[in-house]
Amino acid sequence: MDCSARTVGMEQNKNTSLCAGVVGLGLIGGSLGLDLQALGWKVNGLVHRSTTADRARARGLAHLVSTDPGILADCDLVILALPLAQLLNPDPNLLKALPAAAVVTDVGSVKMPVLELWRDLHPRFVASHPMAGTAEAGVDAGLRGLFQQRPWVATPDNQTDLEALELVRRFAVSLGSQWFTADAANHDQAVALISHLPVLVSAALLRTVGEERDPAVRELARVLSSSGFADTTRVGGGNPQLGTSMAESNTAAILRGLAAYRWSLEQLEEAVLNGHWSQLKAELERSQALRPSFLVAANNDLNSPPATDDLAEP
Ligand SMILES: NC(=O)c1ccc[n+]([C@@H]2O[C@H](COP(=O)([O-])OP(=O)(O)OC[C@H]3O[C@@H](n4cnc5c(N)ncnc54)[C@H](O)[C@@H]3O)[C@@H](O)[C@H]2O)c1
Ligand SMILES: O=C(O)C(=O)C[C@]1(C(=O)O)C=C[C@@H](O)C=C1
Repeated sequence: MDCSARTVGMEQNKNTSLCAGVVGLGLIGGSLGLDLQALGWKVNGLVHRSTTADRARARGLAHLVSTDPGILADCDLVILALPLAQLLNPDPNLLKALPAAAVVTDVGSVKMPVLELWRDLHPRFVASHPMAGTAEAGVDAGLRGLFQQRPWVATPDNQTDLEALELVRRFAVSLGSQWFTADAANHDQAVALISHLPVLVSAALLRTVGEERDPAVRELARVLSSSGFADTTRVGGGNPQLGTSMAESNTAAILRGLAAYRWSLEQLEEAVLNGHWSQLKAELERSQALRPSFLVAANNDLNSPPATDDLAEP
């Protein structure tokens, strides 16, 4: 499919005429590559190692995979699916290769530092963040349908090109995501609570069990651990690079969340310590009532088909 003869923007009639450049073909980039191809996009994948390129080709993550940033030349939309460190310190060759007319978006887990840097690096940059993932990372991690029924949030500012924002919205909705926009600073505070803090809490729980001093108890805990432990530790067992980069890029918000969390844990500890069972029960009733209101997206029916025709709207 030739990508060179198209125009860019909302006048597109069919998503089959669009070309997406995906920079980084790990969990998020690889998943995007698979879904976008299924939706009829031409997908060009940029990777930084030839071994990754071989594996990405073997997995069919993009039509074209290359280590040459020139591969982005004809793209209408470029999605930066890079680790936060690379996103915040972009390769000059990547910057040179981004077409000025293309819409450029990212998927980084933290938005303030990304927006502050990228709003002056590309005129059609839209900061965005899909709230979807697994514990895996790398070129073998990408999978179909990852974004279905998951939130996808953009954090525009007064410099954001509204036509570019609309294209990213239609792109996210076509993947089956639920679209939100938010102020970048609010986004970072919110995801510190529901995404970044859980990684640290879950890691602390794993560490507590892993460091149980009595080997017999530790071994019994290991063999008896079931769905409850799996549910509460999944994100603590995820990609260490991701967890570290979240903490590095969103330090103040995470520290704020940790302080509040420590206080909550102390309240529960005090109730247990003092045998205040009715107080503990009241606390647990409050958390039981709270949980469903925070799990709207997680409880969505993952079998619903994505809204594939959204980009086909005139
Ligand atoms: N994992 C999640 O749950 C999740 C969810 C939403 C958003 N994100 C965000 O998505 C981004 C990517 O995370 P991921 O989980 O896909 O990580 P990942 O490690 O699976 O993928 C990143 C890929 O980028 C490649 N890469 C690194 N430097 C590169 C370069 N200079 N050029 C080309 N490729 C390069 C790596 O080799 C890797 O394959 C991060 O910014 C992260 O914050 C992650
Ligand atoms: O489902 C997971 O494994 C995730 O960790 C996904 C998750 C999340 O916390 O919900 C993790 C990081 C992101 O930036 C967005 C989504």
